[in-house]
Amino acid sequence: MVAIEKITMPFILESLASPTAVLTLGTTTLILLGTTLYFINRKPSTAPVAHQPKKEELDSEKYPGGSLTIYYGSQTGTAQMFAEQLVHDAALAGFAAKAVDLQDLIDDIGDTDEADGGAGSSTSLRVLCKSNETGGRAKAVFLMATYGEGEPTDNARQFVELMKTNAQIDNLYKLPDSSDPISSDLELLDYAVFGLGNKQYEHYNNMGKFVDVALYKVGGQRIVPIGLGDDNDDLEGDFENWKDNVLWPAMRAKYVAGAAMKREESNVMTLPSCVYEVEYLDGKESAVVSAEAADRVQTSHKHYVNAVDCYVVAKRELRDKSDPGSTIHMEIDISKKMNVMKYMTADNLGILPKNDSVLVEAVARALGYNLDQLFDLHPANKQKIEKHMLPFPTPCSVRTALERYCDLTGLPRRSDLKQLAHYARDDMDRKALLRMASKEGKAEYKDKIAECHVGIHDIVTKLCPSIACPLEHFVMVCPKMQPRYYTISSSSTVHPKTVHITFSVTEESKKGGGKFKGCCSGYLERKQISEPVRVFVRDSTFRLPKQMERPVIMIGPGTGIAPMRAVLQERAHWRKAEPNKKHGPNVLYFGCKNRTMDYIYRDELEAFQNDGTLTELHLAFSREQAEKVYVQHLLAKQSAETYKLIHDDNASIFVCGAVLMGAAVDHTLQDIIMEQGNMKREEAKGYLDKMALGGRFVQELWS
Ligand SMILES: Cc1cc2nc3c(=O)[nH]c(=O)nc-3n(C[C@H](O)[C@H](O)[C@H](O)COP(=O)(O)O)c2cc1C
Repeated sequence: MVAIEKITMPFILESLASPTAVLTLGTTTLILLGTTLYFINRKPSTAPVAHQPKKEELDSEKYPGGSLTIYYGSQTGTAQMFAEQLVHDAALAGFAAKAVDLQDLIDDIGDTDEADGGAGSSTSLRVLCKSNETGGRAKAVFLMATYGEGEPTDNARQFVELMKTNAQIDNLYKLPDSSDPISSDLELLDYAVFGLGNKQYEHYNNMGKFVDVALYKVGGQRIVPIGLGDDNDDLEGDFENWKDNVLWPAMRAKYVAGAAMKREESNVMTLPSCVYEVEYLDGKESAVVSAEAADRVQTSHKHYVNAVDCYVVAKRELRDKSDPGSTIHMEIDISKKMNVMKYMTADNLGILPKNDSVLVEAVARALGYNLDQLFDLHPANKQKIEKHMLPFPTPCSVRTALERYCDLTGLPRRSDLKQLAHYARDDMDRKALLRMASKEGKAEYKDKIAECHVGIHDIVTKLCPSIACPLEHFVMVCPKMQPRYYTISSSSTVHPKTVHITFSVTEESKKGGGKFKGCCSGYLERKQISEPVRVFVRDSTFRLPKQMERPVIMIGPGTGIAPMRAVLQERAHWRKAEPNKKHGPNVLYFGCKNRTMDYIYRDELEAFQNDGTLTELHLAFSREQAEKVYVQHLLAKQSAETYKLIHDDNASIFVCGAVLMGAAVDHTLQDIIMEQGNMKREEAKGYLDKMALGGRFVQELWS
């Protein structure tokens, strides 16, 4: 191992130029927004701010409200970022708070169970009632994002299972009408829930609602009614309203009322306190992350250490030259990483994109960082380093941190602008950032930041060049790079050593001129054959019926065809491998603009038709006639046939594509079930819910 000597590299604010910067958003160039097949949200996150002192350390003058735990179920970092905001607000409101990843809670429960010699699940849950105050009730806030179709985020999955069992709720989509408590397991827990969701999805904020009801059923006491945020509108505004007007007033009234509080003066001109310290090191960056460094990384960012480099072995454009858009087929060799890259047909491939080196260099220049400098990150104030504390693995070079771990191109949220304002030395810059971060500045934020696809790199390099931010502050404030998930478009049986993906390159015209490309699709588009991409496999909800005679109905327009291609490869393989068995029909609904421009994988679909695998192919070419024709219209025409396949032959239905398409298909399926099964709409919905619970109706949708 290279001997590492500590050197100092003070951050010199004065050495940076301080031009007066007016926000000239129209001139911004090359802005990238992370866009993927599934998770198009870029989401920030900072560190787990451990403001919760140990029992004996709790300063009751500073924290008259006692301790508070903020649990978060987050996929792309928003709930985590909100948790960190609450930790910060909590200190001002008189609470010693800490943010906890729900997966870490489960790990704690596991440790407690072991110590107790394997306690049952209701005993396990009582970990939630652990309070820092002797004999006190525990206080917790749950920030729950909803994913998939009303499902938990990956890090909340086990917690939700535990709550389901304890609260005796089997159907996540239909919460019990009566929410009377059924046990007193959590009688020492006071809680509040905020759900993060999107109204475009059918099961709006399902996880927030579920956790709110489930905690109550096992004896928890609600502090305030649940708050719900809509990412399709103004999620941050919804959260701000809830925390400022509902949560904190109630928390103060209940736990702090009357207590004198020691307040620390805050001054916007001084740098905010930072949860990290940077130690600059001599030596070269190691290509391998040590087990110790990996252990220090937050659970929500474990993919930074688990992802592996695999090489591109094939890449081709799927659309015709006459189409201005681009959909790319890419094959990635996983044969050298089979121990960690095993996949099942239609699983997801997680991809960790890198920022373009031009942007990385521009940011380093603007902030005065040396890209080749090696550094280590520590918690501030000589706090003892515990596992899962840091946002990414270090030691690493500044280049690696900016390239791989900081999301320089994603859309900053209003709260990010507020944080960045602390570092602007120019009054106009600071005021502009604070204005757009405020509730009143929402319209300006939308106009000048969101619709212009401005990323943090634009802010520090062009719009507010007076921003001067020490490295440890920048890594704290900058949103972290999130993986993008693509549904694998190959069958693991047919292609065990390669993973295929199918992605559209997101390119949009920006308001005020110029173009922006999606961060990940742009990154993949730049990749050439033989170059590595950093990837990992994640389970998906698509699972083929084990019984080969069962029919499969697939609805996947555009890039939604990806999992259907994998399913067809798999079903074709088994038809050949076991010709004497009965093989069920495969029905595909595909849609695009027209047959010449973007009818992707046409040759393959025709081959599947010719060999008998694809028994029905319904094509919706939306622009080939005066009236638009979409997949749901074709499905409606097959009402009797579809019902027969579902009802009599136990067909599975797979839907993949945009949320709006998914909603229209869902509605059409309800119509079919009502018409053919002589049911009312509620009954038809229940019929589909039952199919979904049994894994026979699977939707993977994105907005
Ligand atoms: C693929 C996908 C599926 C989603 N499914 C739902 C859903 O079923 N219901 C809902 O209310 N919101 C849904 N959402 C919206 C997210 O819950 C919302 O954007 C949230 O802010 C994400 O928080 P996070 O960044 O902490 O993961 C979905 C978002 C994506 C990208």
